Amino acid sequence: MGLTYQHFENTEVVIGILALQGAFVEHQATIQNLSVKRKISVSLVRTVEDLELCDALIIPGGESTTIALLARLAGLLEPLRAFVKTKPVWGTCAGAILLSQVVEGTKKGGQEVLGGISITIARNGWGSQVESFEADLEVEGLRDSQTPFTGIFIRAPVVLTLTPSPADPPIQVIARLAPNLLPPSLPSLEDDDPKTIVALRQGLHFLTTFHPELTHDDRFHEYFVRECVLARAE
Ligand SMILES: NC(=O)CC[C@H](N)C(=O)O
Repeated sequence: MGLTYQHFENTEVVIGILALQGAFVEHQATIQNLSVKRKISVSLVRTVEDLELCDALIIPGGESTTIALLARLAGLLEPLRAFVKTKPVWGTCAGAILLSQVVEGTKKGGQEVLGGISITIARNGWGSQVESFEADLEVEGLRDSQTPFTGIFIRAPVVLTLTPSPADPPIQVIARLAPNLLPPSLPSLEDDDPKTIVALRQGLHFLTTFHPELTHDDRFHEYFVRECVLARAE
């Protein structure tokens, strides 16, 4: 994409957290306490001016329809779409829905998206009986990757299909749910079913269908900052 991040060299890297609704405070606390090799600061984003100060953005979990509606009311929807074209964004749960290109199971009236990642995702994709569960995830590339990460899935979305066009950056799967760890009430899945994908990267962006900010484990935050933000600043 021809981006240069030279301006990072002598300055703080500002990680924005969209703070319209949902679990933004938890993300803020985790980022603030990260120990990484560059100075980073965290900024809550509620206005276009807030967004303009950010080098990267986290969109939290919450309610994707509400977040999109509040973003529209704040005049942030188009600026967010422009941001996604040039800067790293991580969407968690509802944020993952907003980052996707196509959403199924939307509320009446549809769902506005930012469209940074070429997938089709289903809202509340694990169905209504089991709305929340936890599962251990083995994730290559995380610090201390031998230790499983506790994935907290709260009315989580499910990846249905990967739809990159030849011109799009490739999609890299970062974590899958082991089908044998799914609650027995959920339908059984083959190991390679896209529904088992719970963390992925494409180009600048990162998506997790679960909530790393609700654990006391900062490894996904560190991963995003290290791999998606700072790696591009060097
Ligand atoms: N925990 C979450 O972020 C849930 C997402 C929610 N089901 C939505 O559609 O937006």
